[in-house]
Amino acid sequence: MTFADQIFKQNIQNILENGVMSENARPHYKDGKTANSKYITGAFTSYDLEKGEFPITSLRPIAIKSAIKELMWIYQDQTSELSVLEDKYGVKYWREWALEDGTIGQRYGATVRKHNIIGKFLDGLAKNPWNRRNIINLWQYEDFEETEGLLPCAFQTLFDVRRDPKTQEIYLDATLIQRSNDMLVAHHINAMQYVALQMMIAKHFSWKIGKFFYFVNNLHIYDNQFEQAQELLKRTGSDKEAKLVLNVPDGTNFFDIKPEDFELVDYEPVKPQLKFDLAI
Ligand SMILES: Nc1nc(=O)c2c([nH]1)NC[C@@H]1CN(c3ccc(C(=O)N[C@@H](CCC(=O)O)C(=O)O)cc3)CN21
Ligand SMILES: O=c1ccn([C@H]2C[C@H](O)[C@@H](COP(=O)(O)O)O2)c(=O)[nH]1
Repeated sequence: MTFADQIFKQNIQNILENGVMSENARPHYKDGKTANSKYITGAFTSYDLEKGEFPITSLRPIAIKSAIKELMWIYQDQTSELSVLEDKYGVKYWREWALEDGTIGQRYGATVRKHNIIGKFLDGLAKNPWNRRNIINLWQYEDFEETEGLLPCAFQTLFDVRRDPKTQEIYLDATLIQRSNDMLVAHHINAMQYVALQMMIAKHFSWKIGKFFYFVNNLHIYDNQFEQAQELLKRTGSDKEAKLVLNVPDGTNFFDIKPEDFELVDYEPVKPQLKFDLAI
């Protein structure tokens, strides 16, 4: 089993044994019933990407390509128009959260564009990579007041560089902070899409990727997912550590990187796929 599989199983076990139930939860299932969940708070894992520890489980197939396309939609296209996600990238999994205007509101990509977050962020790193202020923050109250829409879950990313004293190479480390996570569905989707972002920024500046730190404040399993959780605990993951590779030369501009440039190597997930009735 991989490092990520062990962490995943520990988190499942911990939530099932020590988690508490939500009360008066916001989401509901398709049949209208309230979607409560069992959760723990303050879950943290450190992945050493350089050592091949990627945050992807092999206990079931995870839609990593879709996750990377969703990331491009947010940080390159900088829009919250669903038509772009669906027609340009073929990713359909945001449909349930669309507003009447065909967007997911003044959120995610629309927030990135409105505040020129990527422009300012890349400028900051270019001027002085050691500035300790390299933050992408999608939690903008002013935007939330503009429209309806789900509030961003993976909402903040922090980056730091460090030079390896032996090789003199510069490494880029990243921290993803997430307020809420539907663990069985989106834990590895969220983690791997932000690893992809880290890789894109590292390539833009010709740096190496270092460590990825992942903090989730409310890590949950919905009350209609307990069977899937038990099934995941029974499975034995792959012996191979899957790796994400970005096949572009050092110095490739952030905006020129495409989803096809990413390759997932040695990914041999256990089947069959599990089905989820999502909390909306
Ligand atoms: N309850 C809930 N969980 C989420 O993970 C979630 C939300 N809501 N709301 C907004 C977005 C939408 N996201 C989603 C929604 C659906 C899938 C999903 O259906 N995943 C399938 C495979 C999808 C595919 O193959 O393209 C899976 O098996 O994980 C994934 C992420 C993540 N977010
Ligand atoms: O990228 C995402 C987007 C959403 N989620 C999950 C986390 C929660 O289960 C719901 C959002 O509900 P809130 O009541 O707003 O917390 O969607 C995710 O895991 N990753």
